[in-house]
Amino acid sequence: MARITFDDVSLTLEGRQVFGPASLVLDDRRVGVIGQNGAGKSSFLRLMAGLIQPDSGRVLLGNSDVFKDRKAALAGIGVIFQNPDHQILFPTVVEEIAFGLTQLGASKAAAHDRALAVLQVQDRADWADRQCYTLSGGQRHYLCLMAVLAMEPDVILLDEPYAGLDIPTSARLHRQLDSLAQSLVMITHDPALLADYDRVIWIDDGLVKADGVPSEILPPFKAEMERRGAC
Ligand SMILES: Nc1ncnc2c1ncn2[C@@H]1O[C@H](COP(=O)(O)OP(=O)(O)OP(=O)(O)O)[C@@H](O)[C@H]1O
Repeated sequence: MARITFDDVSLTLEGRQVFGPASLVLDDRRVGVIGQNGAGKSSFLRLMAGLIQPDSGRVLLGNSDVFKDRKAALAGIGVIFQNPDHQILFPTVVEEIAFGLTQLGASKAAAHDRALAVLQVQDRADWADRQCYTLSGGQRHYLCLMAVLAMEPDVILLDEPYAGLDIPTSARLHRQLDSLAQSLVMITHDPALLADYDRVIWIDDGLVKADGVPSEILPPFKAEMERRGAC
């Protein structure tokens, strides 16, 4: 199982500490991240993916610093953002999937072939030459998932992957994610999705407020959210 270490990590944005200081080790197969809007969950995920530099401390995937060693981070960690439109860069589906593979060092031809193979396995071979903008929001989400799966990372980070998806699409995506061998770290506002996770981390005001198994963390979280909602 992949191991991500936060070693006394802090992040300040525009003069405000939005995350940390926090030290923790993530080596569980299914980790949920919960917290209110603005609590720092996305910042936590971005730090984990090496997309932003902490002001202090470091984040390691195995022994590699994810911010400094981008190659190791790209190979080991896949990210699916809340809004697929922030992620999709290329006109066609096959190009979008192939891009990540070229980033990992594959030749253009090999990446193209591998992207076609992934589409085939996912029963979406007919999407290869489709223009990404002609896909629906749910289909674009699915494309992002396929692009990440093609890269075979050890860990997949998901920022509210079901936001904006209809019930059948989210159920399908949920089944897909559930069946993956990789470690997942998922931010969600829906605690029910985390009931059978191995671990839940509650982020509050940039700090780890609670960290444990779902049965320990979710009931007090729900009670606290209801209490804050009632104020
Ligand atoms: N680029 C930025 N510059 C300044 N402040 C930022 C920036 N990005 C985020 N923040 C602030 O950092 C804090 C944490 O934001 P973050 O997006 O990590 O929260 P979140 O828990 O993911 O929220 P949500 O549930 O609303 O997505 C917020 O107060 C936000 O305003």
